[in-house]
Amino acid sequence: MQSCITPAVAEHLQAKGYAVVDGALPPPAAAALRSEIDALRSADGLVRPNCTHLVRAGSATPDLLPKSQIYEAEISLDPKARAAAPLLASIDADGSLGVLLSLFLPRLRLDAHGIKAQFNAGGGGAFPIHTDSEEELDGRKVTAIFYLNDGWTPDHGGQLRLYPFPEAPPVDVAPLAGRLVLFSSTQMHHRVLPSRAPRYCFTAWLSQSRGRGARAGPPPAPRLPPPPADALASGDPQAAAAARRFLLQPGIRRHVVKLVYSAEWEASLVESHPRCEATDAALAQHREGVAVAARALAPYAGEIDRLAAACASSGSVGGGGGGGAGGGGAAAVSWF
Ligand SMILES: O=C(O)CCC(=O)C(=O)O
Ligand SMILES: [Fe+2]
Repeated sequence: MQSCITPAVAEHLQAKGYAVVDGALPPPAAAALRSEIDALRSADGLVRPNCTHLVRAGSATPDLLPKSQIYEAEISLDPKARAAAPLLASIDADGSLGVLLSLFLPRLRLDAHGIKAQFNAGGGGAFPIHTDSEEELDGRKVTAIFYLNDGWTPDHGGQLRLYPFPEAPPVDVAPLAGRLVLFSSTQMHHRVLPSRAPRYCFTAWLSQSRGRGARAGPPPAPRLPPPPADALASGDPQAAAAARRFLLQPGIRRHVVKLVYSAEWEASLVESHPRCEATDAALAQHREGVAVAARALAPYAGEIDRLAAACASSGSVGGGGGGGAGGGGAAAVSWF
């Protein structure tokens, strides 16, 4: 499994924010892991519905909004699950994925991980657009998903859609057995398209537990100031370049992505959850977030439109792995 992390894979991950590796697991291992997830499902209490966390103003704890059809088992946190799933337990005991990535990408000091197994029952099970973490929220840096679906065909759906905005159009990745997808946990927005067939995978979130906080590591980069609106309005190319740098720094880019993909984001929330009061609250919160971002970023609307135009069409990863089509040619995103 570790042999799938080559310098080329690490380079793609660093440059594009994601990488796709086929044949990371041999077919018998993928089949055995599928059986282990079935064993977890038939055991009592090891598998739970996956929930979207909805943080509401004035409430200390997030509301949990269960996704339709999606079930998860904690592997790293649950000794009973490890006893029922020895192959997943052995993968959990093996830290080499993070060690190898850190070797090729020394900026990442991945020294911890958490593993979850996931079963999507089909019938339209989906994930809304999200990132897995945020800077300073927890130490998660790289998401590594291993797909286990033998005989997948496009009519099954359930592709992972990545949004490497604005460097490339959205990329759809088929959840083929043996395929590994790596991406930035904090910067890469993604969703799962509705799955019309049972879908199996497991995820390792690779984290950096040391060097966070004041004691070690460089301080976070200062926020770039926005360029003056009048320079931008006068068409000054330097102001336009400064605006792009401003828009693509991590804390701002997440609002830009929400604006650019606001309609698709809203549709993904509807597709992923049952129609209920909590889903309506999530939709209202999304619309409010879009409205606030639109007001705050109004002086840069033209620059955002130009970035979005470069990302208008969708790419896909078929059988061979590799990357999406390039687009944009804009200021680079710091994926890690
Ligand atoms: O199932 C997938 O392909 C992705 C799941 C996901 O985004 C998550 O667990 O955070
Ligand atoms: Fe995710």
